[in-house]
Amino acid sequence: MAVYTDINEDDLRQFLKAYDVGELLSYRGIAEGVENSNFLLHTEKFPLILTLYEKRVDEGDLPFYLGLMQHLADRGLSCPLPLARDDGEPYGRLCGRPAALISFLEGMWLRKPAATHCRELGVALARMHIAGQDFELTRKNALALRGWVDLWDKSAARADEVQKGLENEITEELASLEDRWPVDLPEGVIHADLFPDNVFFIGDKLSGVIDFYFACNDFLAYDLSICLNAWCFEKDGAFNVTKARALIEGYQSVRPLDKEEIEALPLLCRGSALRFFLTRLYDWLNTPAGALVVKKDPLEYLRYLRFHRSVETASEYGLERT
Ligand SMILES: Nc1ncnc2c1ncn2[C@@H]1O[C@H](COP(=O)(O)OP(=O)(O)O)[C@@H](O)[C@H]1O
Ligand SMILES: N[C@@H](CCOP(=O)(O)O)C(=O)O
Repeated sequence: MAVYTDINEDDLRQFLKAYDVGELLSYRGIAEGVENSNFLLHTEKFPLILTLYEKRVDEGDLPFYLGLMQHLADRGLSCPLPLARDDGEPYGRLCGRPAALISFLEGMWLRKPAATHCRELGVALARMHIAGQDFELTRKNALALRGWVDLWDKSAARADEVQKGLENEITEELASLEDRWPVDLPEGVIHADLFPDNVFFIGDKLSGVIDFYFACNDFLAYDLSICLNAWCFEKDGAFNVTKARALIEGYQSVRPLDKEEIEALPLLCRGSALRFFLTRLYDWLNTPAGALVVKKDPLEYLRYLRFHRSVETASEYGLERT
C-alpha cells in the first residue's frame, strides 16, 4: 500500500475549499501504487483522486505532468484530468506536500493481460506518442543513462547482498549500454512507466491510462521497450512472443517504427529492464521497514535483462526481419 503521508479530515476539508467540488462525503487511502500517496475522495459533485507527491517527484515537474494529462485528454486520450483550483493554480499543498486533484477514471487494471490487451495497449501507446508531439513543455528523462549510473553508484556496494555476482554483472552491463546506447532515434513525450497497473480496461476495451509521473522526453521506441518488459513476460519468466507481436502490431497500426528503431529494440529492452531493476534494487535496499508499500522484486528485471542480452534481432520479439 502506498500511503506515505497520512492526512487528517480537517486539513483535507480546508484543502478542498480552494476547489469547486462541494462538501467532502468520504475519503480513503488507496492500497496500490509505489511512488506517491493516493486517496479516493467522494465529494458532493464527483469522485476524485487526491495525490500527495512524494520522494521522486520534483515539484518543478508538476506543471509538465499535469499539463501533459490535460493536453492528452484535450486530444481525445482517456487519462485523468487535473482539476484547477479556484485561483487557477493547478495544485495546492496538504500536509507539507504538493497535492493535486485529478478526475477518477473508471475501469480496472488487468492481473493477467492477454495478447488482445497487448494489441490495445500498442494502439494506445502510439496514439499517445502522436498526441504528445505538439505538447509545448519538455522534461528530460531523469532515469536515463546518467540516472542509472547515479542509482548504481548508490547501490553497487550492497548489490551482492541481494544476489552474489550482481555487482560485477551490472557494472559490466552499464558499461556496455553506455558504449552502445543509440543517439539518434525519433523522440517525443513518453509515459515511461506503462505497466499493467497503470492501464485500465472495461471488459476487453482499454478505458484509460494513469500515472504520468515518470513521463518525459526520450526515444519513442524506448517506451515500447518498457511495455515489452512489463507486459510480455509470463509469471514463470518466459517471454511470450505472441503478446509481444500483438503489442508491436498494435503500435505499428498507428505509428510504424522505422528501421533504426527496430534494430535498436533489443538494446532498448536491455536498457529499460536495467532501469526498473535499478529503481527496484534501490528501493529494496533503502525502503524503511514499516513503510506502507509492497517492495517490488529487482531480480524479476534481472531475469528480463538477461533474456534481452540473448536476443540478436527484433525478429525474436515477433517483428518481421528488416
Ligand atoms: N485517475 C484515477 N482514477 C482511478 N483510480 C486511480 C486514478 N489514479 C490513481 N488511481 C488508483 O490509485 C492507484 C495508484 O496510482 P498511481 O498513480 O499508480 O500511484 P503511484 O504514482 O504512487 O504509483 C492506482 O493503481 C489506481 O488504483
Ligand atoms: N512500475 C514500477 C514501479 C512504479 O510503480 P507505479 O505504481 O508508479 O507504476 C516497477 O514495477 O518497478
